[in-house]
Amino acid sequence: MSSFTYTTPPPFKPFDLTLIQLGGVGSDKAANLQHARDMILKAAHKGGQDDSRPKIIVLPEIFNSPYGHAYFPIYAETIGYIADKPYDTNNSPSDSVRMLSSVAKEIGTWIVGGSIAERGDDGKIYNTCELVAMHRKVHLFDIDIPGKMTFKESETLTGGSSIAFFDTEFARIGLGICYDVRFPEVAMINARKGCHVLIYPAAFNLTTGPLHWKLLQQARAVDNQVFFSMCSPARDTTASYHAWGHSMVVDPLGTVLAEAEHEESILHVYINPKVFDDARAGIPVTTQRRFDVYLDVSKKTS
Ligand SMILES: NC(=O)CC(=O)C(=O)O
Repeated sequence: MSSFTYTTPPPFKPFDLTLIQLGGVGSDKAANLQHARDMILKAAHKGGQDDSRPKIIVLPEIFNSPYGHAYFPIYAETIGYIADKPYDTNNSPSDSVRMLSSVAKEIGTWIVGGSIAERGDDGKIYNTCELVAMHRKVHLFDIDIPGKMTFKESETLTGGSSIAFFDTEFARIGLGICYDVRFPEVAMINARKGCHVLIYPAAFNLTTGPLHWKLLQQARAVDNQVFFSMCSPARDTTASYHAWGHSMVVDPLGTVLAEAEHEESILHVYINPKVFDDARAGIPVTTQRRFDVYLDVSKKTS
């Protein structure tokens, strides 16, 4: 038997979650980072409920470069994170991490730094969400829908092998990246570990976006009774990969609280823990699981 124990999550308090559906990403990485920084500052000063500051700002998947095999090896950065070791984001070798770290301090806000191509200590390239916690995309986007969408991330990227969450003063936040949403175990593991909100930087496309973008977020929100959110890049029809956009936040009952269109935009969403508590009290599936019949997937990971 596993000796796994869950740590106690922080109390869930109301907060403002902000998604930046970032546009204008081109080949100049320094310009991309400057634009992301400007948008973070804009988002921080616009305010959410009662004109308060956002508590968490989220960027999209691969926010510092175009999305595609031609770009991952060229734009990949070493982050300098080693599991279970203190992580000095100020002195990270990564330009993207240093930018995110300095702007987070400047505005006093948590940032889920979308994802970037990361060159690991092993020389492999990962699709990594970083700042206080680091999540390497576990499930690589390898699909083939003839004539519509063929992509094989595994040509240049390696899948991660752990699932991350982090604690703030107002909630426990679980991470995943894009294609990870299609694997219910990732969300379920974090939800079973006490996450209140699951955030996935993501970049669906014009084939899979209309099919599954909303459905999958509602499914993961309802089957785990958590808030669920995916943050996409804005659509750029001159790029080789056309992102779906439609960044979204769904509540634990499956209600879409906010949805962007496909152009660059900022969404401010009030996260109300009462909806979470009421959903779990009214439909108490979180206490009705039958681990005598099937396994608790959260006990399979450290
Ligand atoms: N881009 C992805 O990782 C995933 C995606 O587009 C999909 O699952 O559809």
